[in-house]
Amino acid sequence: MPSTTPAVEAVDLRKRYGDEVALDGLSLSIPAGTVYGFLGPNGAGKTTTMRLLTGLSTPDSGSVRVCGVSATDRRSLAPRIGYLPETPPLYDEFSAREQLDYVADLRDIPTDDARDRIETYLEEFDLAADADRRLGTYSKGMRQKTAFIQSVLHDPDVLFLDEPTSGLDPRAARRIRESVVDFADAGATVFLSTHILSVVEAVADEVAVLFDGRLVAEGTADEVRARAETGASASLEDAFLAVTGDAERPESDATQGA
Ligand SMILES: Nc1ncnc2c1ncn2[C@@H]1O[C@H](COP(=O)(O)OP(=O)(O)OP(=O)(O)O)[C@@H](O)[C@H]1O
Repeated sequence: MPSTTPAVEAVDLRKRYGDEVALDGLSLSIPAGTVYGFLGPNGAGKTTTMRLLTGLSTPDSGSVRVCGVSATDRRSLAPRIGYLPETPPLYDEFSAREQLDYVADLRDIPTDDARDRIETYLEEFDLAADADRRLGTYSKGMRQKTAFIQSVLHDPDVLFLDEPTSGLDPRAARRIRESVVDFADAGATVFLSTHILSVVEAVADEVAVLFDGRLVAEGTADEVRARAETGASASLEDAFLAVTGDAERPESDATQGA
């Protein structure tokens, strides 16, 4: 991929659900290798955006290209992207190892590579000892870690993460943050939607704030803080509240170091 091709390019995306305008002319251009922190209050349109960018849903108007591939071309898009949705698709009857084997098979990862990657990730995320237990018996955090692994197993160029540290203990949350940085260092792009502002401050190269289906701020965390007229010394939380009209406070976990 030429370095000038944006990893994600969305032009004037609009999406309604009945009378509800979820996205109202959203345009984004994200360079490859960027960790892009995507913020916004509840109902701002973050999940809708991720579903459009991953081709799971179609816009009423506007266009999406990921690594130069149109999001309407799901077959070409699928190998290039990984998506960890808010409610990850896991089979309760499978063990974590079976789930990951299944996904590796769907993704056509060669068997030996798949085995190596699965075992490495299970170790990294402290799941190896429980990897043969049914997912139905897993805690929320264990499920979240399994789902994260399944979203990255095929080494995607662009990784879309919806609240990836939700329900994780500090060690696991740190592991995910480190993985995000590792992916970006290796040239991948990470689109990270979260309410946990400290995660964004720790890992994001660029920050965007969505409010009522529109971007109300975009830039580095410092730029967003400066533009929010809260001053560069203010916290990202202050800037978030300023650019979203103080309409809604972030979740209570927004200031925690998860
Ligand atoms: N399937 C749907 N049917 C009807 N309305 C929907 C649907 N999905 C989203 N919406 C509406 O679109 C708007 C944006 O929702 P979306 O889930 O994208 O927000 P979000 O920023 O991800 O919110 P949260 O932070 O609470 O997860 C909301 O007003 C929501 O009620």
